[in-house]
Order: sequence, then structure tokens, then C-alpha cells
Amino acid sequence: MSKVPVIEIFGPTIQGEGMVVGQKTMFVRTAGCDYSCSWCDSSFTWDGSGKHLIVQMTADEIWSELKRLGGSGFSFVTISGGNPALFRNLEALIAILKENDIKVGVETQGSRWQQWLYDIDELTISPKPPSSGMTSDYTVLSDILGKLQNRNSNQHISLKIVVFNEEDYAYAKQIHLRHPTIPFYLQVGNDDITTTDNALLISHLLEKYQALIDRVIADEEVRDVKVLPQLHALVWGNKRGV
Ligand SMILES: C[S@@+](CC[C@H](N)C(=O)[O-])C[C@H]1O[C@@H](n2cnc3c(N)ncnc32)[C@H](O)[C@@H]1O
Ligand SMILES: Nc1nc2[nH]cc(C(=O)O)c2c(=O)[nH]1
Ligand code: SF4
Ligand SMILES: [Mg+2]
Repeated sequence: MSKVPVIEIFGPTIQGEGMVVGQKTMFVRTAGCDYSCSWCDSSFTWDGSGKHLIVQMTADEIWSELKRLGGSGFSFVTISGGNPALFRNLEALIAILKENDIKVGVETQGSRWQQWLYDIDELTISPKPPSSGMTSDYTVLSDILGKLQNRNSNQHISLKIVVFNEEDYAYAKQIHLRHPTIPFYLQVGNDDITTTDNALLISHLLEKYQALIDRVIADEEVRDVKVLPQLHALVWGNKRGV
């Protein structure tokens, strides 16, 4: 049976970001990314520092681990990474989750296409702004968004862009204006991804959140937008596996 490199499986926790923020969910995090964002809060998935944690797993093995950790106490699984869209083989896991009436969320940056993206219930596409150091391939992004437009109405897609500065804001706005019908989320960038001083981090992130809200309030051209912090960072700081 085909395998996928998994670096962590955890939960139940809550989805801390984006369109289903607050949702009780399990997480499956794949290893490896085609990007290397300067501020990636999950760089251990691709920079070698988490190499010893990577396990090649079949879909059945992943499902068993999800049940071992979550028992019968979950109905939602979020697949993140790294970039999970690097792996065609995830189709087997998604099939098992569907068979068991589990809703599936995916976090990906919109740089790679997979057929199984058609089957995701809550799909977050998160193109990367200039501060990441990455450059977006707009052709690939538009192609992916175009393909996903006609899925059935109980499947949802959103664009979620992390903002660290004014240039990032301009980038996010441009993406939104190119794809005005896709639900648009702005997320506060965490610029201190190593601190263990939660009180300091949380007050800092709340200040950043306020600044991002103020930016949106002042912008008459950006109307249909949701502005969110990373809720998990406000609750647990930079802790991993939550
Ligand atoms: C770690 S990524 C994994 C999935 C996929 N590679 C992606 O970037 O969408 C999950 C989410 O965390 C966001 N993220 C990563 N580092 C962050 C940071 N320092 N502050 C805020 N959000 C961050 C990403 O933009 C993405 O939306
Ligand atoms: N609670 C929680 N919510 C999250 N939303 C997106 C995450 C990610 O790293 O992809 C994440 C995460 O790592 N934890
Ligand atoms: S695309 Fe996602 S996982 Fe990859 S480096 Fe950027 S934030 Fe990290
Ligand atoms: Mg994260």
C-alpha cells in the first residue's frame, strides 16, 4: 500500500485558523514543502530539524493513529504540512475519512494541484505574500481556483493570506480583487515563532491583530473580508502539537 511521509498526528484540538476557526479537529501533518517561507511556523517539516520524526505511513496506519489518539471523539480531520498537496497518495486517507463520515479540511498554499482537492470539505488556500520570500505562480493558483469553483455547495474554499507588513497587505488585496467571489481571510503574522514567553507573545499578537483590523477598517476597497488571529497562538503560544 502506498505511503505518505507524516511528521505529526495530534488532537483533538481546535482549528486555530481561518474559515472553520474553533472547529474541534484532529491534525495530520505531512513532511516536506516546495516553499521555504522565511517566517514558517512549521519549518521543522522541511528544514531537516524534524527529520527524525518523519514516518512513512499508509492510510490505514494514519487512520488507526487518529482513532488511537481521538477515540470516537472527533468528526473532523485537518491535513496540513508542509504542503500536503505534494502527495497524490493522500487520496487513500481521504477515502477512508469519507467512509467514516469524517469531514476533511486541508491547508495548502496553492502551488500544486491534486485530484483529491475535489473531495475536501473545507479547503484553505494560502498564497504567500512578499515577506515570505516566495514568489507566487499566479497561473497555477488561478488554475487551481478555477478547477474548484464548481464543487458541490456543502464544500467550501477560502483564500487566507498572512500579513506582516503593508506590502503583504497590498499583495493580499490584489489576490482578493483577482478572485472576489472566494471568501477572503486575513491572518495576523506571528513574527516571534520561537519565544516561550506566552504572556509577552499574546499581548504582542493582539497588538498586531488590532493594527490589521485598523488597516482593514481604513480601506474602503476591501469590504468582504474576515480578519483573524491564529487562535491557537493566543491560547498556547508557540507550542507544537496543539
Ligand atoms: C504551516 S502552513 C502549512 C500548510 C501550507 N504549506 C500553507 O502554507 O498553507 C499552515 C498555515 O500557517 C500559516 N503560517 C505559517 N507561518 C506563520 C506565521 N509565522 N504566522 C502566521 N501564520 C503562519 C501559513 O500561511 C498557512 O496558512
Ligand atoms: N490548533 C491549530 N490550528 C491550526 N491551523 C492551522 C495549523 C497549521 O499548522 O496548519 C494549525 C495548528 O498547528 N494548530
Ligand atoms: S508554504 Fe506553508 S509549510 Fe511551506 S514554508 Fe510556507 S508556511 Fe511553511
Ligand atoms: Mg500552524
